[in-house]
Amino acid sequence: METKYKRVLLKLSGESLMGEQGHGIDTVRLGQYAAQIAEIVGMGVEVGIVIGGGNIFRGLSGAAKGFDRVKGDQMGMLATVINSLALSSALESIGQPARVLTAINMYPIGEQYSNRRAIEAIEGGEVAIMAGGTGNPFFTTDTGSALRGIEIGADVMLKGTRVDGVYTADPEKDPTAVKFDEISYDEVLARGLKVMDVTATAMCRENGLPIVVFDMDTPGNLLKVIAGENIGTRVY
Ligand SMILES: Nc1ncnc2c1ncn2[C@@H]1O[C@H](COP(=O)(O)OP(=O)(O)O)[C@@H](O)[C@H]1O
Ligand SMILES: O=c1ccn([C@@H]2O[C@H](COP(=O)(O)OP(=O)(O)O)[C@@H](O)[C@H]2O)c(=O)[nH]1
Repeated sequence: METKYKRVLLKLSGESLMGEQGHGIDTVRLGQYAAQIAEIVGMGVEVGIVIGGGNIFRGLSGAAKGFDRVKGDQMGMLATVINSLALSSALESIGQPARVLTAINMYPIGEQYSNRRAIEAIEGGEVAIMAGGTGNPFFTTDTGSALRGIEIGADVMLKGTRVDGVYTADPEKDPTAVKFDEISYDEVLARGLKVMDVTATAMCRENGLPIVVFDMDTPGNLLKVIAGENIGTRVY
C-alpha cells in the first residue's frame, strides 16, 4: 500500500496509557499501541515517538500540591522515560526493534538523544522513542514532539490522543463543540484552543511541520492516517 508519509513523529499521550484502569500503564492499551506502530514500520514508514507522562506525574499538578515546580517537572520527565521503556519493551516483545533515546544522559537506561542517533535508528527500521521531553522544565511533551519532529525531518507530527480531532472547545467539557477537518496554526492560536500548548503550535508553525490530531485509542486509526484517510484534524 502507498503511504502518505515516509517519516513521522508520533506523539502518544501518557494519560491514554492508563487505558481502562485509570492509573499507571494498562498493558492492553500498550499492546494495542505497539501492534499499530509495528504495522506501519512494516509498511516502510520511519517512526519516531515521544510519549507523555501524565499517567504518572505532571509538574503543574505537583506544583499545585506544593512541590517545587522544577523538581516536579523533572519528575514528569522521568515519568516519560518510564512510559518509553514500557513501550520499547512492548514493541520488542512482538519483534519490532526499538531504541530509547533520553534527552538527559541516563545511560544505560537509554542512549543519550542526538538527532543523528534517532535518524540512524529509524533509517535502520528501529522505532526511535525519544524520552524525557525536551530535557527542560516548563516545557511539555507536545513541545518535545514538535522539537524532535523538526530535528529528525519528519513529514508530519501525529498527535495521537483520546479525542478525535480539534474542536471549537474542549469536547470532553462542552458537548456542543464542533470538530474541524482542518485548521491553520494561526486560528488554533487566535481561538486559544487547548488541544496543544502554544509553544508546540508556534514551533510547528515556525518550521512548517503539519500536525494531525487523531484518536489513537481506536485500533486501526494510525494505519488510516498513514494511508491518507481523512480522519482527525489537520493543522497546517
Ligand atoms: N479545542 C479542543 N479540541 C480538542 N481537544 C481539546 C480542546 N481543548 C482541550 N482539549 C483536550 O486536549 C486533550 C488532548 O491533549 P493531550 O495532550 O493528548 O492530553 P493530556 O494533556 O491530557 O495528556 C483532549 O483530551 C481534550 O480534552
Ligand atoms: O520537555 C518537557 C516535557 C515534559 N515535562 C514534564 O513532564 C510532565 C509530563 O508530560 P506531559 O504533561 O506533556 O504528558 P502528557 O500530558 O502527554 O501525558 C509535564 O507535566 C512536565 O512536568 C517537562 O518538564 N519538560
